[in-house]
Amino acid sequence: MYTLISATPSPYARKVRIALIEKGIPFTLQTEVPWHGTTATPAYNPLEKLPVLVQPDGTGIYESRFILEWLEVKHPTPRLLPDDAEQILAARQVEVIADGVCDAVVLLFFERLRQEPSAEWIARQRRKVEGGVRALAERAGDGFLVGGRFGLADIAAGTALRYLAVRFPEFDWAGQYPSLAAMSARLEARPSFAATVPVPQTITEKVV
Ligand SMILES: N[C@@H](CCC(=O)N[C@@H](CS(=O)(=O)O)C(=O)NCC(=O)O)C(=O)O
Repeated sequence: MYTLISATPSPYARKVRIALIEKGIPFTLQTEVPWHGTTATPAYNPLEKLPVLVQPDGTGIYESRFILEWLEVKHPTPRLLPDDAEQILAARQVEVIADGVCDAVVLLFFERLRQEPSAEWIARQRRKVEGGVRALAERAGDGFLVGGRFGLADIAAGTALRYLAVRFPEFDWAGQYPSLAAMSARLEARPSFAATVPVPQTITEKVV
C-alpha cells in the first residue's frame, strides 16, 4: 500500500490526497510538519518537501504535479485529465496558476514570520496571489473548469482557493469573484474534498 507524507495545511498534498480518493486508491496518510527536524521527507526527497508518495518498496515519488502525472500513468481510471490534447494543456495551465498562487502564499507566510518583514516582498507576493486568482476567475464558469468533467484543473484550483482561507484569510476573493466562490463551494461538496479540508499546523521550530 502507498503511504502519502502530508501536512494538514498543504494544498500540494491535498491535490494528491484528492486524486488518490477520486481514483479509489487505498493509502496510509503520514501527517508531518515538514519544517521540523523530525520530518521524514529528506529520506525520500532530496528537495526535502512534501507531499511524497512512498511506494511499497520504499521509493518516494515527489513534487505534487509529478505525483499526479505518475498516478495518471499508473492508475489511469478514472481519468483526471481531459481526452483532448489541447484541453490537457489547458488543465495543466490551470495547475500552473493554482500552484503559483500557493507558492506565493507560502513565501508571504514565511516573510511575515521574519523579525523585520519586507514590505516590498510581501507586496510582490500579494500581487501574484491576486493575479493568479484573477486568472482562475477568468476561467471559471458554471461547471468544471476544463473539458466538461471533473479533473486536474478543478483539483488544483479548488485546493489553491481553499488554502487561501488557511494562510491568507484577509483576501476576500470570494466576494470579488462570485463565480469562483460558487465553483469552490461545488468542489468542496465532493467527498474527496470534504475528507481533506486543510487546517493550520503549529510550527515550533525556528524556520526563518
Ligand atoms: N512544488 C512542491 C511544493 C511543496 C511544498 O512546498 N511543500 C511544503 C509544505 S506545504 O507548504 O505544502 O505545507 C514543504 O514541504 N516545505 C518544506 C521545505 O520547503 O523545506 C509541490 O508541488 O509538491
